[in-house]
Amino acid sequence: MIQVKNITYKIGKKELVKDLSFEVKSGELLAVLGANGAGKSTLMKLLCREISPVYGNILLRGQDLKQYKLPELARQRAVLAQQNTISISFIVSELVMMGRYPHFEHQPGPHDAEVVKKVMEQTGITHLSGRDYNTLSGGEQQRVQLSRILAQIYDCPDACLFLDEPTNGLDLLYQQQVMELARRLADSGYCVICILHDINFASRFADQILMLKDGQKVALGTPLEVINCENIHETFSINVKLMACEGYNCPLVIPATIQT
Ligand SMILES: Nc1ncnc2c1ncn2[C@@H]1O[C@H](COP(=O)(O)OP(=O)(O)OP(=O)(O)O)[C@@H](O)[C@H]1O
Repeated sequence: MIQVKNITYKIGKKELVKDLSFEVKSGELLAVLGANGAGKSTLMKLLCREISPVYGNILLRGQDLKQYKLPELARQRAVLAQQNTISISFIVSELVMMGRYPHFEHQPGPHDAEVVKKVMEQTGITHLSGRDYNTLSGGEQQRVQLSRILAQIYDCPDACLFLDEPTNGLDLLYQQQVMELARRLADSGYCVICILHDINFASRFADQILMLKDGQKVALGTPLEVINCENIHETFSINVKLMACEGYNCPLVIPATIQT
């Protein structure tokens, strides 16, 4: 579905992403892990064509991302950005309807209204439908934005979903719900790429994990292949302990005390 081939992105002489290659198929969830400043959001911007690689290329369904017309791209991939501040006032249902903009010319039709209703049910925000977005809590706003992007790709069952820290600002219940939703979307055929800070969420929900440091790949593979003390130390500069837990395939990761 999406193939990343030897991409490098530079600003001046600084390489933010260096010679990175990976592939995510339809039905898979790739989690991207890395310390602050590792290049995760830069990678996300490259994947959604907000910026272009200096070297290498990105193929979506076998076609170079650069060749897509924007409306076509908007119907095949959706992006949940890290910052979702909106300066003007919007009613929640209007904001979710924005996800449908690539699908109608002037006025939304009954199908668009139905999609908006369905995705708001899926993300548990139906009760917020008539509220002003700017009066919502950070976690509520995050779920509204998630609904908007689900509405965008609702009709394309194998679309790509790029999620930049989707659990940011959510309480434990909603973090779990968002990750379960991301997993279900992958299981139903979407190609999901998700930046996460929580290693345990990554190992529990992802098919593959990409670990980044200074824009370069530290490890890429299944959670069982890459979640180990060495890779985590290399990626996050912290010692951890791994603990087996009943019902989990992968060991839980527990940070060791940092001596000061
Ligand atoms: N426009 C820019 N000009 C210069 N440096 C930049 C620019 N954008 C990003 N960087 C730098 O590139 C590096 C990677 O940034 P990026 O936002 O991709 O990291 P990240 O892994 O998403 O970090 P975080 O976990 O903190 O969100 C950082 O050192 C950042 O300061």
